[in-house]
Amino acid sequence: MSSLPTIATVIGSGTMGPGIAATLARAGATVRLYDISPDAIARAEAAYDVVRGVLESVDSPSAPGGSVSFGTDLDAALADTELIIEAVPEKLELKQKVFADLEARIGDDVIIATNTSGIPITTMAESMTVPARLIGMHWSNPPHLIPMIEVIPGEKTSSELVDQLIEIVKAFNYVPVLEKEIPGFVENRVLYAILRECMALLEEGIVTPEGLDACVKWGIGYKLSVVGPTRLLDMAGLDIYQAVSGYLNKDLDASTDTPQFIKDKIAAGQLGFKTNGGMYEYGDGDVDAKRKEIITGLIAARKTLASIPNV
Ligand SMILES: NC(=O)C1=CN([C@@H]2O[C@H](COP(=O)(O)OP(=O)(O)OC[C@H]3O[C@@H](n4cnc5c(N)ncnc54)[C@H](O)[C@@H]3O)[C@@H](O)[C@H]2O)C=CC1
Ligand SMILES: Cc1ncc(C=O)c(C(=O)O)c1O
Repeated sequence: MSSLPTIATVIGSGTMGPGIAATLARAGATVRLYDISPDAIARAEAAYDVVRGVLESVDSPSAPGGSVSFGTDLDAALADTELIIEAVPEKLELKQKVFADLEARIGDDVIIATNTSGIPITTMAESMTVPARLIGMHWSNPPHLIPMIEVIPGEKTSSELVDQLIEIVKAFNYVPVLEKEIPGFVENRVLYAILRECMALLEEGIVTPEGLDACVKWGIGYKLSVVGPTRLLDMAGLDIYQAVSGYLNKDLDASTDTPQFIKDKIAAGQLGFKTNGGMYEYGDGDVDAKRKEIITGLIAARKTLASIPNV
């Protein structure tokens, strides 16, 4: 296989599948997007049209020959494929069942990359016939706009596959970040540390949701989008970090479970955009408007970040 696979298959066409498929297709791959649910495929076809429009407005070259086809026929989706990207729900048993089903239908040389948010690759590979072919390929949401992918080998992943996946990621102009295996990987460990503290601050009534969003967006997000946390410490001074972390770290939230108020919202059917209510409430048309605002903002920020030095 040259760097980019000629044919790739994405398994699972929910939130992540269409953007992943579109990104590979834009780089020139023939992509088959498969889902067990015909309704999910119908939604994915509509989502793909939107994603394609978004990619047109991002400054990245479009290679000729790429395409995405959609379907619920697994054998058709797998015919001659070189790379499978699994993006089914975050449940270990389901993913293991999907891998068993895939392995029964493909040759030993086909790569299986999993978009798990953080289940250890070694655990997922335990039930596989060829564990050397499984590797973590963690995209960030929305996958067609966040140009970074975490590459996570498990204990049995072949070292050739690690090099190969890094080249594949570079071939569609994304930044690969190679990591050692740890639950949650790097991005979600950092994100979930932030979210844990944020949810505790809300639960204790220290700040409103609007205030929290403004504080984190401008005070942390804006800054960290230009300067990473390591360089930020140099900018602030390691002595300051010592002085503050010395009294603050012991005061930070250390809970090990999901906050009760989040569990209550889920029990009441409040999941966020997908149910028109979650942390905020949304009236008719509000979710579509917010999605558009977020995408427009991400496109503008990405263009700006691409045009300034990488500090
Ligand atoms: N939503 C997010 O922000 C991110 C999610 N991820 C991870 O990506 C994976 C997928 O997440 P989402 O796209 O959000 O999930 P989702 O729930 O939106 O979509 C999953 C899709 O998989 C399909 N599916 C279920 N069982 C299947 C099977 N046996 N074969 C084929 N398709 C099947 C469902 O019909 C659904 O369309 C998860 O592991 C998640 O943790 C990773 C990065 C970000
Ligand atoms: C809340 C949350 N959880 C997991 C992920 C990715 O695995 C994301 C994301 O990519 O944005 C997220 O927001």
